[in-house]
Amino acid sequence: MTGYRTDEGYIAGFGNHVATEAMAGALPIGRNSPQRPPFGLYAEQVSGTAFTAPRHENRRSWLYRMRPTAEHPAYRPYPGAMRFVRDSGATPLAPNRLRWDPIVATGAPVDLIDGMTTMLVNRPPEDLEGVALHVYAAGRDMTDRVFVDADGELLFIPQDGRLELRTELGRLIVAPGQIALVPRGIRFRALLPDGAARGYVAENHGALFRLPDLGPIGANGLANPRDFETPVAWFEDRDTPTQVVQKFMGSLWTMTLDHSPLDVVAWHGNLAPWRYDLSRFNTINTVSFDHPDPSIFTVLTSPSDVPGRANADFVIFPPRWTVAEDTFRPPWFHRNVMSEAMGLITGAYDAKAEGFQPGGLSLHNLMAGHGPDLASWQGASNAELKPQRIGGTMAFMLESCWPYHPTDFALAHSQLDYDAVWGDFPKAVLPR
Ligand SMILES: O=C(O)Cc1cc(O)ccc1O
Ligand SMILES: [Fe+2]
Repeated sequence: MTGYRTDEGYIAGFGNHVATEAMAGALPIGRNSPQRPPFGLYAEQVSGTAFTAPRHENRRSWLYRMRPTAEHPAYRPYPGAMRFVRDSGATPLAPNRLRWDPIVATGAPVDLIDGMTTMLVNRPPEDLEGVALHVYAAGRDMTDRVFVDADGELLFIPQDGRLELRTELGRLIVAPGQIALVPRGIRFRALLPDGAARGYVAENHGALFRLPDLGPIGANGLANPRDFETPVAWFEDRDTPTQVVQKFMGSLWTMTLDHSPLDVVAWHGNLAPWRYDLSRFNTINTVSFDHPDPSIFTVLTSPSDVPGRANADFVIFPPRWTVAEDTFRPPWFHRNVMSEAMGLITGAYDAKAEGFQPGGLSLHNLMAGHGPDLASWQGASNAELKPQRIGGTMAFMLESCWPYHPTDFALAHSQLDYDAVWGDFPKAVLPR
């Protein structure tokens, strides 16, 4: 249980239309684009869906800013962040299961941008489909620069150390065990309140993450909308050079402004950053028998054009009771048509006795045979089936209908013999 209520500085609810101003009177009343907005502010619309998207899916916000975003020089290639890259796509994708230890930071501390390492990608950003999974290891604040991702929304999954995300639409503090989302195209700086931070970022090129339908679960459960928190308007009035680094079509680009673009004094709309505490997830599971499909643990989904087949599902494996009778309780052996990337925020994962560490990563692409490792299988096959609390753990899965390509860096840094965790299973003994 976490103790916080909706903090001062945040507004409760998922995908709501909100109106917020950091200075009284900055928000035009009754219209979006008056002839002269208050205080000489510039009105700017940012859309997250096409203008003509159905109303229930339509997402956009109106920003009232000190200078228009349009006023900027040409972008040039950004020479840093060499591991924050699009897949070369050159190597044929082998059907191998892969796993990674936490990627260690080397050399002098870097900020979030230069501390990003792209591990898995599955569609080119220009397809407006697919997801990428990056890991970050940062030891410096972003002071005089901002980042903006034109390729997709960014879902931050901190694993160690908090992030303070100062965005155009407000400030968010996000700790391990919480997640935060920055919409496509929204500029932000990341500060490190704990001096260093590590974690994962899911970059979603496709349909915006939303809460899944609940079907027979009913009107409540899983991630409840009111537990999502959107920041109130906040701005900085800084006339000092600010470097903008933009990710666009898989590459990084940069230009420098003579001011901070985090100068949005007021905004309204339903395209906004948010944070969510994973301990608020209302976990649902069997109270009779069998291990249900992991879709019961879906926090967020990004649908594809095929009904029921996600471009990306963000799924967690939270602390929970396990009570199933006459059941092999951990994940079963399986081969999926969906592709599964997994990370571990804390603790241990019930299908892997060892080798899957917090900060690590695993990949089981479509049709890869996987499931419990030998030690987990032996343990769970012989366990006394009393109610058991699986505590102190938080793993996640970014499941996608598009197979993942590890980047060249990821391929060069995977664990050497992951296949061995499924070695030496005893053969079944048939009656004669
Ligand atoms: O492979 C995994 O560990 C993820 C997973 C968990 C589960 O409970 C059922 C299916 C599944 O793919
Ligand atoms: Fe799986």
